[in-house]
Amino acid sequence: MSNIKEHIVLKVKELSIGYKTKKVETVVASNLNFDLQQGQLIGLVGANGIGKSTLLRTLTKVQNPLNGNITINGKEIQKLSTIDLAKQLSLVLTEPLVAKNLSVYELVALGRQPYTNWIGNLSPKDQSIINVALEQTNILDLKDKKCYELSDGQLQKVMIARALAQDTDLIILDEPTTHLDMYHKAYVLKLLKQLTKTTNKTILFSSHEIDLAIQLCDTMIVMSKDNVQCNTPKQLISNGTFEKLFPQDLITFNDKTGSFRVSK
Ligand SMILES: Nc1ncnc2c1ncn2[C@@H]1O[C@H](COP(=O)(O)OP(=O)(O)OP(=O)(O)O)[C@@H](O)[C@H]1O
Repeated sequence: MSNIKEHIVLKVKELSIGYKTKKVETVVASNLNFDLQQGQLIGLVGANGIGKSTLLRTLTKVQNPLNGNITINGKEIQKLSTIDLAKQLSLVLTEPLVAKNLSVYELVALGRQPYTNWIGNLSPKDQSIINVALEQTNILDLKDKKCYELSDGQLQKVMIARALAQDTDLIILDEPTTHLDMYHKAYVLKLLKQLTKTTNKTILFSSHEIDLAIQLCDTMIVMSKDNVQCNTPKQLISNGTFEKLFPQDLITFNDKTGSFRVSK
């Protein structure tokens, strides 16, 4: 029996997500229930338009839930101020960076904002945390470069370093592998996996790289029209979850190799 006590970082209970105007409520997914454990890598997958970004936006309080409850380390996110939430979770988006004129070091330093004074002065502790984040993402050699000089793969590592510098238990990334080649997709996801082990942080990312996620994730959240399942990749494979993800006339899932193939 394991002596390691599991700690739930994120708890989602009876959650409904979607969009609400004065007249209409559009439910994207409902009845979501899952717990994310400390130190795990969790991949969120599902077809285009199924609701992955909507779910991540709701978990990060960018939009309100239609119903239900989200807690981080036992605290309801709806009750947390912006600054307190920024000490619990950091968010990495793939949208083009507005601050490309900053150096890599300056951009990673932005992760310390929830902790610095209003002028943004960095204490020796802040500087040490920034250096560790640069080391952990293997970008120390890039620290004086301007962000506009970087490739997409390098920039993704910088954004991950910024999230690490924010020093939160939970890091959430929306499609961190977009725009990356096969090597860099694998590199970034493997880096995230290593970081969960070396830092004990919980990292949740959405992706269309289902094959890679199956290989690397401790847990996966699979969104489909019928339901949302959260389990280990192994259990999801034996439940036949991936087979039902796409129309089988075009794509089939091989449960022996854990990968998809185009039907001939
Ligand atoms: N601002 C919005 N207002 C109303 N409906 C929206 C809005 N944004 C997205 N939707 C709808 O919500 C549903 C889920 O979209 P979402 O972007 O969350 O899916 P996704 O799984 O992230 O897709 P993709 O993999 O293509 O990025 C879609 O039907 C979409 O049209």
